[in-house]
Amino acid sequence: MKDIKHYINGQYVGSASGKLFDNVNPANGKVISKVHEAGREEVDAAVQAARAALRGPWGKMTLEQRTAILHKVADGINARFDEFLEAECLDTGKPKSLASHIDIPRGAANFKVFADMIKNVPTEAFEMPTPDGAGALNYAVRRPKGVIGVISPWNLPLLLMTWKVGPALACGNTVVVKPSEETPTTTALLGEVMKEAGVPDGVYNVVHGFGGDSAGAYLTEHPQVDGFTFTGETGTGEVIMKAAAKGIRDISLELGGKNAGLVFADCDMDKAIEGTMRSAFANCGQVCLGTERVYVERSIFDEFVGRLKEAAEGLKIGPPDDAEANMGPLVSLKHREKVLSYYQKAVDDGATVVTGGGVPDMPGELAGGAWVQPTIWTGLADDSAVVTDEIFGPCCHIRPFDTEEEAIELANSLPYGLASAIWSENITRAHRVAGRVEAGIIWVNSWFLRDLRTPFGGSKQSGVGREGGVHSLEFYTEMKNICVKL
Ligand SMILES: NC(=O)C1=CN([C@@H]2O[C@H](COP(=O)(O)OP(=O)(O)OC[C@H]3O[C@@H](n4cnc5c(N)ncnc54)[C@H](O)[C@@H]3O)[C@@H](O)[C@H]2O)C=CC1
Ligand SMILES: O=C(O)/C=C/C=C(\O)C(=O)O
Repeated sequence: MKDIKHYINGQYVGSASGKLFDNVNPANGKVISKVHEAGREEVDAAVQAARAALRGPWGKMTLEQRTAILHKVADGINARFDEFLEAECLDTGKPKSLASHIDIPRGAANFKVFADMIKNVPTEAFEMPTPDGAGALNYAVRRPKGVIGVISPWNLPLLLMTWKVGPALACGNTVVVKPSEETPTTTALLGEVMKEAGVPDGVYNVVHGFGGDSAGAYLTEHPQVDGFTFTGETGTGEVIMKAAAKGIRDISLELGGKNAGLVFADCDMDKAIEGTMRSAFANCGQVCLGTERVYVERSIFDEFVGRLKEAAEGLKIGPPDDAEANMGPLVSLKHREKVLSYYQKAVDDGATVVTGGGVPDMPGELAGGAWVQPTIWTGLADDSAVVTDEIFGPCCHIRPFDTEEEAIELANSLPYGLASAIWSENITRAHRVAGRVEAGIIWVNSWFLRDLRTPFGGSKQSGVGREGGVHSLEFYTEMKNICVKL
């Protein structure tokens, strides 16, 4: 069986401890590979390699040379597209139809976009008067922040890891990545592409392992890492924030959400159903931007619930290679336990189960997978944990509202503020509501329409900072002002 090693200083290396853990295919529960678990020794070696690489050829390259290499990395991913696709789908169980349109192309695009951006975004310059009349000139330059610790999740493994590594490298940093223990393969494979593209040794390092008391914690506790970027649960974000406080290291956190969809009576119903379907069920509901709370204006409530039920029941659940399948399993049996506990809680709290609520019958070896039914509820109280907690499964609760004010209040009622989708053909209303919903990302009559130049991140407990476009450049560089007396 294949074993997945760390990638440190341009070499694949195993753990000194010899400790390995299983990488499991969530579609059938079978072990796909064995993964080396990093101890402090491997994490330290990766950080030292990354520090040394800052002073090596990488640190001396011109911007042109560095960005040309990152274009080669993107081309390298595309050249091995099928290999990345196969690996990502084995690790996550997601449909190939989904990963081939989103995960792998975005994995490549994240390098190209930020390589181009760093070349084209200007910095400030200010002329100022001085008492002697000669004046002074201020100009700002960007410098790499240093060694960046990247801690990435399992729901969009390649996409979210490269969303951080792409701009970090474009800005001249070096990285140590700790991918999720659930989905290590594409992050490991990227090491080969980095090598082939000419990325110098030590610039891209990968250590595998778990979070607390394992590779994740060893990385965030390491004093020679200059900043951390993380996507995952809000509770984990708090732990990372505390670790980063020692030594005053910078953080960028993209955390949990419990996103609201607001559907007004003046919406285009077809668009609202299609968009809400994707936002609730795409990637088996494992998207931080997904909609788990849907608020629908009372006059169209019954029609909306009926149509969403019909659409959800039309989803085809199946393994990655099933070309007809548009919903895969959850990432693991452990995660399924969490999701099913909310399915049970909904019933206990008196929900009407509009559709789903359980585990589908899967044939043959698929019976060992982490499958769940797409699920819709109505009738829960606003304070039910099903309505307030991030479930991260293919499910949503739908509740009626009577006024625009009430819809906004409901949307803003939780401590999260990541994303929201507003469905209305009244453009004045859409702008008005978008301005008042407390979330970092608002879609109007769409969902997950992504322009990588835009600010991306959450307000309230959904995150700290923004990435995307110039905001990524802000995080991954130190801005230095140079004041020249003339
Ligand atoms: N994209 C997102 O917003 C994601 C949200 N989640 C949410 O989090 C819930 C739990 O899933 P988990 O995989 O447990 O998420 P998590 O937040 O614990 O894991 C994400 C990453 O953080 C690492 N990590 C965990 N604890 C750490 C620590 N103390 N120090 C450093 N690194 C640490 C993990 O190894 C993984 O690489 C999900 O049910 C979902 O609600 C999970 C993954 C992605
Ligand atoms: O498009 C992106 O950059 C990110 C999409 C999804 C997430 O961030 C997530 O699910 O965590």
